[in-house]
Amino acid sequence: MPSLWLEHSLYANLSHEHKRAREKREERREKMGESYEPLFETKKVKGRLAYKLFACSMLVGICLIWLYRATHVPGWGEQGRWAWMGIFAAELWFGFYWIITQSVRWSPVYRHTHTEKLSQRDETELPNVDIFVCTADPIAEPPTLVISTVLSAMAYNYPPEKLNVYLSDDAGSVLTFYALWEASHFAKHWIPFCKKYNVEPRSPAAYFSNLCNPHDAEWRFIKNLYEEMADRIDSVVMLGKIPEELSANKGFMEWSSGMTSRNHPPIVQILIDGRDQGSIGSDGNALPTLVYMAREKRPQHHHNFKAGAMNALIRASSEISNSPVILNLDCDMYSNNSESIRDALCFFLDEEKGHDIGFVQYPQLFHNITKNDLYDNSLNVITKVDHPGLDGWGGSIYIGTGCFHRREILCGRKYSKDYREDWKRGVEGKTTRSACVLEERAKSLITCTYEHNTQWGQEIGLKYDCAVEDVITGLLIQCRGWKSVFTNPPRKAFLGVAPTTLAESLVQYKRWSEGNFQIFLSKYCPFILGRGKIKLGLRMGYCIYGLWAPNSLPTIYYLVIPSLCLLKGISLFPKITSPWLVPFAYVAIGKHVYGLVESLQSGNTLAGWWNSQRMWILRRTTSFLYGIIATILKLLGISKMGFTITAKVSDGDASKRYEQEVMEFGSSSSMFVIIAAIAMLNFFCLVGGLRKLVIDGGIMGLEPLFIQILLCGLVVAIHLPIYEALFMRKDKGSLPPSVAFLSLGFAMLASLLTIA
Ligand SMILES: O=c1ccn([C@@H]2O[C@H](COP(=O)(O)OP(=O)(O)O[C@H]3O[C@H](CO)[C@@H](O)[C@H](O)[C@H]3O)[C@@H](O)[C@H]2O)c(=O)[nH]1
Ligand SMILES: [Mn+2]
Repeated sequence: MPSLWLEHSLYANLSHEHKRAREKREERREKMGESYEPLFETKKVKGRLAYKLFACSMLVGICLIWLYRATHVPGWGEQGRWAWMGIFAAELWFGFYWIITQSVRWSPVYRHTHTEKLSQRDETELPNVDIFVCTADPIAEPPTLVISTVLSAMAYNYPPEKLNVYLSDDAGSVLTFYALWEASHFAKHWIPFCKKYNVEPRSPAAYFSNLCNPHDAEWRFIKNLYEEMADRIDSVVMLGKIPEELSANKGFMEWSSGMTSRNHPPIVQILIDGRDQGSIGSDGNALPTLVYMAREKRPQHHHNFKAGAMNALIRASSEISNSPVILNLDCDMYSNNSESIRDALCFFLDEEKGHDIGFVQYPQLFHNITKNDLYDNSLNVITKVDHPGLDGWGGSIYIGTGCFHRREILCGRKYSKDYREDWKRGVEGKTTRSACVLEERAKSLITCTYEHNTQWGQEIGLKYDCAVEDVITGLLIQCRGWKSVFTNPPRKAFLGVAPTTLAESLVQYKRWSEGNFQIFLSKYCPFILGRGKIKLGLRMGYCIYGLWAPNSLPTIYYLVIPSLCLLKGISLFPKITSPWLVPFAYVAIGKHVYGLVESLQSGNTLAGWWNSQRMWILRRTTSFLYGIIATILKLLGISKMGFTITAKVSDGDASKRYEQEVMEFGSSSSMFVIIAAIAMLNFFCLVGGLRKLVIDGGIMGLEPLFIQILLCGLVVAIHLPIYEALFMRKDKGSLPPSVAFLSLGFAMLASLLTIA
């Protein structure tokens, strides 16, 4: 093949040239005493002094509120003494929590990379990279979605011989394997196509859904190939079995009857062996290695969910490619920017500041967020405020996807000043073992019993027994002395699927709040574990999430008690004419106006901000409450940890409502009963309060209750979509009569007991 030879020698020439250029650069640098060229920059956010002054004034306001509460307690025998104590406790908590949240607003930083400087370097110096994609359920996570993520990862603008992509399938499903097998063929056309035309994004599903105008013949050819493949995969998934003629093929033979997702032997299949001269793309260039892995599952062995899958991947890959850099992706998080690997390497490869960076975290962003983000799933504020804030304290948290790790740190290595990574590990001298031998050896590392009596899941790999295995693992890495950075380049690096129903979103937040609260209560509590190891600001930053769950109790109190007191005529706030109102007004307005500005700056719309306020109430009253209960039950040993996978598909009608931003209920979950009961209760109290207004005559008669009427009115306003779903909507996504009945019952009971 002359063209291949030509290209090869061209490449050799080029790399030779690169090497010479670098040598020259170094010579010049030495001669002129030039300093090194940084690969990344860190910029502090401006205007912090103004913010700090504002925060101090808020703190004064909070202290004044506390002072008011402490000095105005109703005496023994007076009405409302207990309600007062409770609201004092809630306000103490909110004030304390507000202080915790200041950590991320104190000294945020932004990172900027110089990929152009990295590309001036010799390509052969770039390290090998392993990419791990995790999937667990071919129904909740459709195989076509999974392989689009895999294909986007294979098509990175990075030397293919240095790239290895692994798919871990926790369902051990032949359907997913079939999809990957199809993808391994399609990759031969897709990767050359992407590189030739500089395609973005490189997930075929995303790319072809974005463009509808007709293109040239090659474009149509690839699009057809893709669509035919996707159709084949979808119909195989629908049928639930692969075509008969394939079952004798290598790979497919691993599956036998009687195998289930919870009961099967280990499977490792190298679908593309990058070392193989024969596995090349349609343009004659090499392809990245592609591996399918399903760790052994047996009913009697606990599998530790995603953390277990990741640890199996670490070991299996160590046998096959053992790259020093690992990128970890959830199956829905496709690469939206083909430069991300080079971008992340700018941090690790920086000669002066890179040696202590353990991992590089990109934000978790989504491609299916609607305009006003009804469920507040975009994580915009977390991306724009929290992460840069944590980064400013030397440690972005690890959020499970879109994260580049050094392999060594995942294997428990402690930071030491003298340690230098061998980035060229495995670049030359790849293993000479055959693919079959590698597969067998890798299988032996992912059996159920392999980890018995080892430190895996404790000191080595991702940590087990935590619903947020990512956060706790990142914390442990930082406590071993490593720093981490957060980066969010203008072209988004990864895009995934956000939950599209209220229930999904609430369940996801339940898992998150539960996991983070569990960390807070355990010996891994950032304040205990992190003492002397990570900065105070970072320890506080972790607690923002660690204390999500306990926020539920004071919030529920605040939503219920002042309203009931309104009904009974007990005042819990200062009169509007009292000077004590000033701190309340200042803190409430200051917090929300600042929150609004932050939200708008982070990319939300005004309606999006309003929706996010509602979602914080709904989460606190349900997800976080369930999070507390689950954590306590686990502490008592009554229940075990679970992991409810977030669905990445939704059915036709429901997805239409999602597009139209109509809240989706549809089931009679107990979470919905709580939400509806709080909404109804406040409605009754507001009506009762307003009735008093009419009967008692005029605003003045109600002056002591004014704040409570306002609060109750706001609660009703934010719950408007709930009343709609209870009484007005007739579609399938509305609240079922059983929920309406129960919530009305609870709300009425509470109101009657109060009046009585
Ligand atoms: O037993 C399991 C369960 C899940 N997963 C995978 O884990 C990923 C995340 O699961 P998902 O249901 O999408 O959860 P999210 O709430 O969206 O995930 C966030 O939060 C999790 C911790 O709660 C982290 O593990 C994730 O990386 C992070 O994106 C998916 O790719 C799953 O396939 C497995 O591999 N094995
Ligand atoms: Mn997810």
